Amino acid sequence: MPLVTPSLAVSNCTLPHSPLPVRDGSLCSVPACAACGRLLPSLLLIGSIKTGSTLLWGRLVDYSEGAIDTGRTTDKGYISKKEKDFFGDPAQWRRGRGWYERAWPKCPASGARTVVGIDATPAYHVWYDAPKNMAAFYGRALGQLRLVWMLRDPVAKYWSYFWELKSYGGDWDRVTFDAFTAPKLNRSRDCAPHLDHGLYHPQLQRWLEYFQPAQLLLVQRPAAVVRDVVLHAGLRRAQAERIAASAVSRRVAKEKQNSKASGHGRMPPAWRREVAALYAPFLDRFYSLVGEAGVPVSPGAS
Ligand SMILES: Nc1ncnc2c1ncn2[C@@H]1O[C@H](COP(=O)(O)OS(=O)(=O)O)[C@@H](OP(=O)(O)O)[C@H]1O
Repeated sequence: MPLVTPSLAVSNCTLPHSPLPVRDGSLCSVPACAACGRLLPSLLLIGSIKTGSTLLWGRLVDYSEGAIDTGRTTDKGYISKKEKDFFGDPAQWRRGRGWYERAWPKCPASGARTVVGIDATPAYHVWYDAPKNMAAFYGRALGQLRLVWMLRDPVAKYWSYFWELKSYGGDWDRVTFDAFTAPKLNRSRDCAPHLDHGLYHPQLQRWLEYFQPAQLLLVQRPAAVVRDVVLHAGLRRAQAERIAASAVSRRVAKEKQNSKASGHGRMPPAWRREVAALYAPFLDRFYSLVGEAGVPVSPGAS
């Protein structure tokens, strides 16, 4: 997976020495969650669509020895095992607190080992209200959350997203990349759906209105970051090392890579130049903000 722009890589990486303390117990031990008796998710994978989030999620869940819990599937079907959408999608949010709480298992008995719930909805970072809704939902427990945001070169991500949409078939069969992209570039000063997903800078600004930088972890390359994500989630170092070793030692099944762009070549160069030019200043601002705020990045630029 291409890195976000190597020349802009952040130099003040704070990992693997996470500044956050290891958490004993689970969110169940905080009053808000003890009251509902559910192991609410404290690990939220908030981004980003078409960056390898399925692979990362699979590795965390498959190799965590049960320490990472996905909660139940909802009426959205199997995908909801990974993506609950609750904090971002207004239709899900309207279903209310009780509906979301019931998607999570009962709190483990006290003294049990640490179990962390994960909601891996890679569109969360795009939804303007998602951080506000998390703040409203978790209240004083908000500081216990750990956010993970998977990054990818936004040009490649946009191309990948186009092929994801094409894979739906139906009307998408007739949509060409030119017809898909030209109107979006014309509208890019307003809001151009899909294209605006790669404008990471305003999104990060919004999340930092509600979360401390150290609660976030920006990650690149799903295979390489399992250990840092598990540490960030609050599991102990020995357990994190074991999970990571087990995850990287397995071959990844093709379907777990979740590629839809494979076999479709690269974005035509003329479009690539235009789309890259759109993103370039936003990436500059994004990486400046990451550096200024001290948001941890894994793996760092060493
Ligand atoms: N290890 C590794 N290295 C490089 N690239 C990888 C890796 N794992 C997944 N991918 C690519 O990530 C794309 C799928 O991302 P997601 O799983 O996040 O998609 S989704 O938003 O959940 O639909 C998809 O991108 P495209 O191939 O461009 O479609 C995958 O190929």
